[in-house]
Amino acid sequence: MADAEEKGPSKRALEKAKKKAEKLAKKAEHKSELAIRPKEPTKQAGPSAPVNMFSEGWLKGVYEEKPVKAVRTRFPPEPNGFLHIGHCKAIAVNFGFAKHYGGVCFLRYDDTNPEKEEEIYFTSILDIVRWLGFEPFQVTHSSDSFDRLYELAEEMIRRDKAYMCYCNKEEINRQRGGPDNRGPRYACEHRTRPTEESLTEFRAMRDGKYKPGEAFLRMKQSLTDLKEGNPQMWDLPAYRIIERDHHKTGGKWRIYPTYDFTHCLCDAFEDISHSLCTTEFRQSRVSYDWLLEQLDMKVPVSEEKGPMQREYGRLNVNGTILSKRRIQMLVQGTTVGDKTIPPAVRDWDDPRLYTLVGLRRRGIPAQAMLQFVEELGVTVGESAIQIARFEASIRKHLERTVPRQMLVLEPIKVIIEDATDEDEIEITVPYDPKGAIPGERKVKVGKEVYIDRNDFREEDSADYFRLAPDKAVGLYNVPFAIRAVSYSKSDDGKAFEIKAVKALNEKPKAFIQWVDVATAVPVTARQYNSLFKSASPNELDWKNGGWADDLNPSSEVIFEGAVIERGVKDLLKSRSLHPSGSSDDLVRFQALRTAYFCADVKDSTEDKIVLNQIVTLREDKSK
Ligand SMILES: Nc1ncnc2c1ncn2[C@@H]1O[C@H](COP(=O)(O)OP(=O)(O)OP(=O)(O)O)[C@@H](O)[C@H]1O
Ligand SMILES: NC(=O)CC[C@H](N)C(=O)O
Repeated sequence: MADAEEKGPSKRALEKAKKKAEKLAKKAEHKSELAIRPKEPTKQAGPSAPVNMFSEGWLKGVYEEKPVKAVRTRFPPEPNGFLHIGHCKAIAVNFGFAKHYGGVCFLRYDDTNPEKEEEIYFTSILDIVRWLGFEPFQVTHSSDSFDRLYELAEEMIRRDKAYMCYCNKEEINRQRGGPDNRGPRYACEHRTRPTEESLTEFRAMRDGKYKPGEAFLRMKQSLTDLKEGNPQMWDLPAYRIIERDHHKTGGKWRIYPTYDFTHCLCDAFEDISHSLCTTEFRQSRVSYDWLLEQLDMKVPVSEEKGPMQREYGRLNVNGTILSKRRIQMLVQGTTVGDKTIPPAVRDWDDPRLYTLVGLRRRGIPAQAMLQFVEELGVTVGESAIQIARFEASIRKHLERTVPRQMLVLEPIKVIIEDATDEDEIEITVPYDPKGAIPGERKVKVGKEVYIDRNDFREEDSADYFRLAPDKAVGLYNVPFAIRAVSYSKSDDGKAFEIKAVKALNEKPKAFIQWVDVATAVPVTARQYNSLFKSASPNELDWKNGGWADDLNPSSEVIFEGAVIERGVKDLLKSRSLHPSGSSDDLVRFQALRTAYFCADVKDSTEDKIVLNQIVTLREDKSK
């Protein structure tokens, strides 16, 4: 043992330790305050936007390549579905990068395909960006620039860099080297037509001369120049016919620009400096730069103006489904042949899904989501994360930020026969026994308490430490333990009521949670497990409905008759339950010995609180 420890710490050392402890406590208090209080979104980014991932590593390199004064980024989702956990990374990267370098980030709806876009997605996307604590500098739409894009398409034709083409899909595939793209590539006859003719035909296409698929505007890139070539340069479509009204421009257009024509130009219109996207767009970078060059809009990376596209690795989570089309099957059910598969979840925000609306509803804090992305870091490599890793990260955050409560999922009544009026006391219990989370609540100790059915056994054994006939167990924070003396059974053969006495001089081996019968608050608690039995649901048969056979029947376990200590009402009072779920002001707590829970914003009513399990208290290694 070290000298100092043997003698005990000196006065100076004690003083120093005290100061350090005070400082740490203050810091912890401040942090947890921030975590449980509703956040005031600031103009550009949230209070805990990741920091290290910008000042170190790959993103630092991206900035150093183009170290402009006015950093401008954009988050450009297609409004054709709800965002998922992967998008959290894209939001954190784009908004966080701008914030870190003192710039601004746009939310740009990439709305160039009216067949798939719906109002509900627009609203939900902005709502989620704000939930994560970010405020867009401006909310824009690719469609805001439809007129300008059209003018530039005509300009491309005039410059002989685009042509009207009437080839069908099969023919285009043949021109690109056949099914495996290995055959010879060749240009079609339309490529060399006079520009005047293309211009007239483009206008005719705009004015409704053709039906969808009959004609399109094609960029004149480099179909045959290079031996291997980049498929992104094989004369990509710039405009196609979609006979649908657009949610912004109504019936004005029947032709719409493609992603490849739109994205780089909109980046340039918005003066985006760093256009950050995922690595599947790596090859598109060539066509991105090419198009800007054709229109004299390309600026060298070394200059202040002009967009620079760089690509980072996607975030994938194993063990769940992220594809929009597949989630849609889970939400709406599907029909395969004459077999009808009913929906597997209630909606897009079902807490079992990894959509961001689902994760929010389950109770995952926005800050924890951002911290998770920060922990993973940003590189060009894809991150394929196991759900267990995600949950461990969330658990770490909750451990430090949410109060404790006593919840009993399957209550069984215990009558403490020798308890007197003096034993009926009110005790003050801190929200966190370790003191990291400020606050306390009053807990009533009565003559009758509920304990969990799982904490009682009719047959005792030497390796069992909870309640059993003639065995004592401690009740958290109650000054005495209790010993069971008898129990009665209901018609179904299950223990119904336990009679117990105080075990005053016994030191119990275990402590359990409990709830006072007189003041118990009834709740419905929903426990969540994975949606599929298989650990790799993406590999299931999604074509023929085989996925339905792999659904886990216990993905949601509902405890209708659960009870919780009355203190939950104080927690609820201090926050309001927003039916829209648009706020991060949710009531979350750690139910001792049970799991982390959150009050459900949609299903809770004045009369009945519904709880969602956020995560378990520890990882279940058996899964
Ligand atoms: N898994 C992911 N990880 C990181 N970023 C992503 C991920 N999925 C999409 N993004 C990024 O989010 C932005 C907006 O994406 P958008 O919704 O248009 O993408 P998507 O590829 O259609 O998504 P989905 O996975 O639903 O098909 C893009 O910049 C895209 O690169
Ligand atoms: N460059 C990008 O970020 C791509 C955004 C585009 N909305 C897409 O995912 O298709």
